Amino acid sequence: MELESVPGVGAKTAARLRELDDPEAALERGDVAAIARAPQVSEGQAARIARGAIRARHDDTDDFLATDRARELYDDALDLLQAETVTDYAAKRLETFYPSASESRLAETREFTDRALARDPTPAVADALADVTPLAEPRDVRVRDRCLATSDAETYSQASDAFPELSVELVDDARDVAELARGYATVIALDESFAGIEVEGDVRVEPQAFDDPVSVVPERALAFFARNRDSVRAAARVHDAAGIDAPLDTDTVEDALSRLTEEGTVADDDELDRLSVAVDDLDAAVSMAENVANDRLREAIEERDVTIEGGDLLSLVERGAGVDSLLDRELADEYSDAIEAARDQLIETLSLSDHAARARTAFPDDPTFPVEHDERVVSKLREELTAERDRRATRLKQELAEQLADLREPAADLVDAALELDVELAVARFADRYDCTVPEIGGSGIAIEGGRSPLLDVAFEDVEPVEYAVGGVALLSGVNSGGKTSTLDLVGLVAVLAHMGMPVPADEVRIEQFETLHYQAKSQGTLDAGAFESTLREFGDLATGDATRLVLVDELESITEPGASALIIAGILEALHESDSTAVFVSHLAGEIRDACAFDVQVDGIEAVGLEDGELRVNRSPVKNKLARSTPELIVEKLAEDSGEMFYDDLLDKFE
Ligand SMILES: Nc1ncnc2c1ncn2[C@@H]1O[C@H](COP(=O)(O)OP(=O)(O)OP(=O)(O)O)[C@@H](O)[C@H]1O
Repeated sequence: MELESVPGVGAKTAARLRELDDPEAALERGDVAAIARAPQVSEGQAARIARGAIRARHDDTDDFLATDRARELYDDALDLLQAETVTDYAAKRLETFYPSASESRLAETREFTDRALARDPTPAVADALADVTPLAEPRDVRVRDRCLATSDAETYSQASDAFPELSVELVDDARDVAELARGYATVIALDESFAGIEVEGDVRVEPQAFDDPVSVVPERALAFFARNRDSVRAAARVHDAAGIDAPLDTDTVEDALSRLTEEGTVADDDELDRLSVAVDDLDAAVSMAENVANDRLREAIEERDVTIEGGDLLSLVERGAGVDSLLDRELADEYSDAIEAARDQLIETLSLSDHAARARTAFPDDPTFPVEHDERVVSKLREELTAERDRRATRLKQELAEQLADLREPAADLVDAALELDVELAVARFADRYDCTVPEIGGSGIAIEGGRSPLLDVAFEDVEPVEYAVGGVALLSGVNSGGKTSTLDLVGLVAVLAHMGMPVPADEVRIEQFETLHYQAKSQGTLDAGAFESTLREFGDLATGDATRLVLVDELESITEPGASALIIAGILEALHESDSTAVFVSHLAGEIRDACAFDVQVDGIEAVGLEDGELRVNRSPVKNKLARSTPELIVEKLAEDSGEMFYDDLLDKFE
């Protein structure tokens, strides 16, 4: 699929989509999650692109929703479905479902719905879904202790593209490499020609680095999983809770993830922890050990009476010797005890038994008071421990990254599958909440049994089921507030949902496959000449067009004077009748229009079954071939019955 052939994809968006591994396949599948992984493409935009791609794949148009009211009904249908999703992703993904006139698209969506309705939307799955989000690339992974070096300009640009996390340095010779090794813990030379160079530091010659990115930048896989860990884990829980097969072993991924910290480092390695603590606490531990030695020595000195003969004292003073030599001579044992205690303390505090030999020399044998550590030894020790810590951290990172890199694709599939499941579960929940059925597509016109619109202003459980069937053209008459508009809405909503491939809120529905839904809402009062003309033109186009259409029109008579309205509506009905359209026109002038019609138009009626405490009681299901009596007529009839006055009887006769 050519990217720019998809409606809504311009050059800029196409360039963004090309950043994906296989953008054509993502579009082909209408895969919102994959499309949204392109840089700077939001989920909303991804849904629009996916919808465009689906349309292109099915050679479909977006003509189904022909009027504002039809589009409103689609928005309402989408809102109802989206209210059932747990994830934002699923809400966006539902936007790829649109009412379609394409048979292949409808077959596809109906297959999806079959799958969805077989799902069991349990609370445990919904709970787990709450933490699933589409996978995101980690931002700004920068590795600062490692660099790549090459003397070749082409390799340089190749490496810059392949390893954006690392600095790539252009070098001329081994001297330049040596210079780099002073600034970086590790230098990876990419040119074979550097093999065998002798430079100080960790310099590796790895011309094969491009084939093994995980060992060059283990941080990439680690950062990816650190960023997406919660989502991957939640997706695994979703699979468990829903009892569906996961594309990977969830225990393996859990085990690997439990070894990863939020920062993308390896957790739970005692040896690495020991080395890290040793490096961090070295200075503090040395000074603590020093204190131990000094306290001991001070105590020993305080407890000792030192007797010194005058000759000795003289010789000490004459030689300029300090108290150290006195210590050496008089307190040698105490000094070595104190030093031993300091050494033991240092080794024990930092668990340095493997560096005991060097650690011991941090406190020299030569007596001094106060005792002082040898900073050069401590520095060397720090260097060794740091190198050891870094080597271990890198090895652990590489091991874990190797394991995680293999899991990356299946983990992405795992998350995608969980998100897709949310879309299916939303449809299952919608069907459940509104007692839906899968409509039968075919025949001519539409037949609804036990239809209950979720769009009414009453609680769904109080909605009275409606039976209504129409083939060809019909007028719908009825008392005020009897439910005429609500019936049109129900027919419109059922048509929209059915063409989206979705279940519909009814006991049973059969519906013709229409190419367009033209729903004209009631106009707010008489139109001025210009607006009247353009409305008429719209109907002119509709009447002469050749699409298979469902036309719903609510009280068109209000656009102009009643007499003219009846004639105009009659003319429109005749044209629609000629073109085999299915149409329902709600009108208070049904009788007049029928009289003006050149064919025998069917008139159905929503009847009042009586007046109760001034309130009309109605049968919400239109009665076939019945011109329902109007509210004024019912009131006149009631007055005639109640008062027995001739005036009302005469008035009632006028309605005959
Ligand atoms: N099937 C139903 N179940 C329960 N209540 C309904 C049903 N249909 C309609 N109603 C109630 O009746 C009210 C009026 O319905 P609606 O507007 O469809 O009547 P109408 O016949 O188009 O009225 P008007 O002639 O004034 O335009 C709705 O707002 C709703 O409260």
